[in-house]
Amino acid sequence: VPLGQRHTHTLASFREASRLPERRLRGLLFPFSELEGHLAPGVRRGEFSLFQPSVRDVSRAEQLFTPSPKHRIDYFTSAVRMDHAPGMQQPEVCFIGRSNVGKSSLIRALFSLVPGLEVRVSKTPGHTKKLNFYRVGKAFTVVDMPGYGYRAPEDFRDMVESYLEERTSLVRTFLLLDGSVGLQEVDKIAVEMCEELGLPYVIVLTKIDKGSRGVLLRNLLQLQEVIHRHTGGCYPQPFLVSSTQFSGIYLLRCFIAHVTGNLDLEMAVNQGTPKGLDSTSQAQTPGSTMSALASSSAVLPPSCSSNATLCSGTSCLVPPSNFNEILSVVLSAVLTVMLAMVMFAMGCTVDIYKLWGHIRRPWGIFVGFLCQFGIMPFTAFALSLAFNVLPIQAVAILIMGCCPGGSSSNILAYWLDGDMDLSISMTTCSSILAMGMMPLCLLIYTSVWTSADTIQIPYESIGITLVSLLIPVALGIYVKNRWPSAAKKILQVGSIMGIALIVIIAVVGGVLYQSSWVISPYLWVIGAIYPVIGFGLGFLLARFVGQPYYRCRTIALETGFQNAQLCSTIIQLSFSPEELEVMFSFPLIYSIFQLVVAVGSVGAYQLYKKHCRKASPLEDCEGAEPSDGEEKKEHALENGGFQCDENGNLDGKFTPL
Ligand SMILES: Nc1nc2c(ncn2[C@@H]2O[C@H](COP(=O)(O)OP(=O)(O)OP(=O)(O)O)[C@@H](O)[C@H]2O)c(=O)[nH]1
Ligand SMILES: [Mg+2]
Repeated sequence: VPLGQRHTHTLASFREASRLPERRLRGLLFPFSELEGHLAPGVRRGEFSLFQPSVRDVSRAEQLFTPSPKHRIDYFTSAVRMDHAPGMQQPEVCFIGRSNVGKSSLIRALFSLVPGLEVRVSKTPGHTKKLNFYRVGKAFTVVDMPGYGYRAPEDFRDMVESYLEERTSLVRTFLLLDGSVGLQEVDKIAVEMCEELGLPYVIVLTKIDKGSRGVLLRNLLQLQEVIHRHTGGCYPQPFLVSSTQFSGIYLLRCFIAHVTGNLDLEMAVNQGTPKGLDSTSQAQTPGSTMSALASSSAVLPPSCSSNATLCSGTSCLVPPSNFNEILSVVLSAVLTVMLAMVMFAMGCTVDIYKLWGHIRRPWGIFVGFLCQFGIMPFTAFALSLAFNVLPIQAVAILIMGCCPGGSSSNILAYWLDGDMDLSISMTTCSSILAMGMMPLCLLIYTSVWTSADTIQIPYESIGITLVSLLIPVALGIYVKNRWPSAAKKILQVGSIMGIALIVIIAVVGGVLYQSSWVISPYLWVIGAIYPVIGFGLGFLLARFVGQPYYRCRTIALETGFQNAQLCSTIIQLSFSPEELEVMFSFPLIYSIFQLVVAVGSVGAYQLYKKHCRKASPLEDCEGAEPSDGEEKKEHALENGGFQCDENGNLDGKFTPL
């Protein structure tokens, strides 16, 4: 057999590939690991590594794809109609996709260890015209199909649809999409078909070697959204493959062996101690799930096998650690619950009548609005021009400036004896208005640097922010009106918890995202002065229009404090990884400095309150006094009562001594 003489590709076998440097090997085995470092924090990573076999599993799967006299792998037959399809007992997997997407190439790569087997591929779309059945011993069958779309065979529907519908031995359908172009309209039809037929199917992105990483990552994230939102039968993890480079082929072999019932996976034993990490892993973000690949010198074969990881050749692989991932899931769950509780406590400060007052005569809200969507975006614009940053960084700064206020501002407003009703109504209103104002501001300002339609605003995450803000606050308001004394206790606990929450978020964020600390010094400077300018201008404007001090403090906080989470989501959705590299850290820097400045002022204010104002039982009085400037302090000491009065908050509770 002349074809039998043909040499197999060196990378066809995982055993051979194991001789490669570890980093290269890791990329071939788990192609997603190459992309992961470029993912912004906050993207759901877990879905990309659901199927994480051990190295031993991968090797055992490879045996199944290696022919032997007892285990023959060959082309069996072709069929143009369903009733020509051979009746076979063994489980079957099939590959569907657009014509030219690389179905035949993928099958060829999967069978690259079979010397005599020929799978025809072609540059011309519509090459495969029949259902081609390949037999893998008695283990399973693989079916290559004609493609849909351009130059599809005329009887495609009859052939493929009836096959998918009627084939009882079909255990998994692999739907192939071209990684360099992403999900196309015809592909959506294919997805719908799989959904309607109720098939269990898996999406494979092909040709990942083609085109830039940025494009691939964007296509992948878009696909992740579609799978997440619109599919029921689709396996959440898309597989990434390059049939020419052999990336992802070993993993797919293992997956096929597994779903056809030929391979029980051993439990992936978590060996991923940080000690096992060598210098090659440094490029990865700390949040990486693919973090543990032991260096070749670290573990020797005997100890390897006893630890349920397999040594292949000279180097040894340790199953990827999912510790970080679990940690971040737990953490975000804990934080979400805590935040809801804190917002509930904050709701306990809100007086429904005063809140209604703010809404009926929204003067304070209006001032806040001017600050939020007037001062902040303009400052961002001015700073970007002044420091002459890269266009893409300017866009990041502007997005930050256009974001609505975050809920931490409510907690801090409480500690600054601000006007809680105003604070909460401002956060709510600015989040609602953000839906319209953000696109508008971005349109106005970013047109200098980029076209505004590249920026995607995630209306859902604004919505989520709103819901997670409004529901607990509404509950709090209810409790306060129903059981005022209970509300007081809740508030005591909640306010302390709030500060703890802010500190935890800051520390955890700083540690988890260390990698983004390295960044252009200009951005550091801007990140440091921008919140200060925001707080300052907000305060001044509020004061200018004659708001009392405690409200000025509130408005200042609401102005300077931005929803940094939202900003990073927007940036992540809108830009490619290459672009993200120079801009992603900005929201982090900003949030660090906004916290430092705000927590600093809270500390100063609390100290001042303790030491200079012991005489007055002001704790309950929102309109306590100003916190800035020596003269004002004195003024406040003398006129503390007066300021409260101005706000009509006193209710006879306040008796200056
Ligand atoms: N760069 C790159 N090219 C690929 C890859 N896989 C397939 N191709 C190319 O894509 C073209 C089409 O490949 P086929 O495997 O014939 O595509 P198909 O999906 O079987 O197409 P039809 O049989 O016409 O439906 C060929 O020119 C391949 O060389 C890949 O992983 N990387
Ligand atoms: Mg083909």
